[in-house]
Amino acid sequence: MGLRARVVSLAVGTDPKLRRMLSYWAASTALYAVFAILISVESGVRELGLGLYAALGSSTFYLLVRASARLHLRPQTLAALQGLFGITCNMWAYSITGPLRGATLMGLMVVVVFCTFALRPRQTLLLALCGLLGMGVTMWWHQLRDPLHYPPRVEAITFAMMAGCSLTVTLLTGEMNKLRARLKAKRETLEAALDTIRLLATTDELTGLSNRRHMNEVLDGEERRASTRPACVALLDIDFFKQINDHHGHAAGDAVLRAVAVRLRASLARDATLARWGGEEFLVLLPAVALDEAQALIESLRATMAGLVVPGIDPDLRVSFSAGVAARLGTEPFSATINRADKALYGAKATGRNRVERAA
Ligand SMILES: Nc1nc2c(ncn2[C@@H]2O[C@H](COP(=O)(O)OP(=O)(O)OP(=O)(O)O)[C@@H](O)[C@H]2O)c(=O)[nH]1
Repeated sequence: MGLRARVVSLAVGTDPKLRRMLSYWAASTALYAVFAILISVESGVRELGLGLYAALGSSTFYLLVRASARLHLRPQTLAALQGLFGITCNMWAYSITGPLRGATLMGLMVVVVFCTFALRPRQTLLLALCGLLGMGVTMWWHQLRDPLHYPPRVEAITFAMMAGCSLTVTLLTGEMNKLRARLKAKRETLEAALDTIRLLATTDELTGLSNRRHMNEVLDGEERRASTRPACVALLDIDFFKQINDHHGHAAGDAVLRAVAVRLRASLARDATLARWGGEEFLVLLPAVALDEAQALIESLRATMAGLVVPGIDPDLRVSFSAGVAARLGTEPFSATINRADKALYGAKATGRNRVERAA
C-alpha cells in the first residue's frame, strides 16, 4: 500500500459505511466553519469562544465516528449526540450575532436533515423538539433580559416561524425516509427476481446442471480467451433411455436423468463444466486436459455408472451411457470439436453402447 493510501485509510478507514459517516461529518464541519467565519466577521474576535467550542466538538466527533466500531457506538447514538451539539452551537450563535441572528436559525434545519439519515422519524422529531426547546429558552431569556435588542413580539414571531419550518422539515424528511425505505425494499425484490431469472436462464430445471445456453456461453468464453491451452469435450448419451421411459414411466426416466447428473457432477473436478445438452445427452468441457487423460476420466465415469442405484426405481435397473471424446484442435471453434465428439459417440453406440470412443 502506498503512503497516500495508508494515510487515507488511517484517516477515514476502509469500511464504506464509516466513510459515508465521515463524509457527513466533514460536510457539517465545513458548515460550522462557514458559520464561524461569517459570525466572526460580524461580531469580531470577542466571540472566538464559539469557534473554539465548535472546533473542539467537531474534533471530538471525528474521533468518536472514526472509533465508533471499537467503542460500539451506534450511528443513531452518534447522530443524536451530533444533533444536540449542533443545537447548542445554534443557541450560542443566536445569542451573539445581533441583528443577523435570524439567519443562524437555518442551522437548525440542517441539523434535522442530517439526522434523518441515521435516526428514525420519531427520533428526528424528538431532536427537532429539543432544538425548538433550546431555541425557545434562548429567545425567551434574551427578550426578558434585553427587550430593546430582542423585542418580545419579534422573538415570538421568529420562534413561531422557526417552529413551523422545523416541524414541516421534520415531517417531510420523515416522508422521504419512508420513500427511501420503500425504494430499498423494491430494489431488493428486483435484485432477488433478477437472481432467479439469471438462474432460470442458465440452469436446467430437471437436473440443476448448466443448460445448453449456459454451456454455449462458457464455450464462447473459452474461445475468447484466445489461449492455446488444451481442452477436451465429451458427449455422453444414456443408453436405451427410451426403454427406461417405456418400461418404468416418464417420471422414472426423469429420476434416472437426475441421478446420472448427480453422479457425474460429483465425479468431475470443479473446473469441468457439465451441462445437460439435450434430452438424455450431457456435454462435459474439460479445460487444460489432454485427450488421453480426458478419455480415461470419462471411462472411469462410465465404470461408476454400473453401481448407480436410482432411488424409488427397480434396483435391478442398470444405467449406462456411451460417450464420444474429442480434443480441441488448436483454436478451432468448439462447435467443430463437439461435432467430432458426436461422431465418436455415434461410433460408440454403433459398436454396442456402454463404451467410450475417442474422436480421430
Ligand atoms: N423422462 C424423460 N425422457 C426424456 C426427456 N427428454 C427426452 N426424453 C426421452 O429420451 C428418449 C430418447 O430416446 P432415443 O433418442 O431413441 O434414444 P435411446 O432410447 O436412449 O437409444 P440410444 O441412444 O440409441 O441408446 C426419448 O424417448 C425421449 O422422449 C426428459 O426430460 N425426461
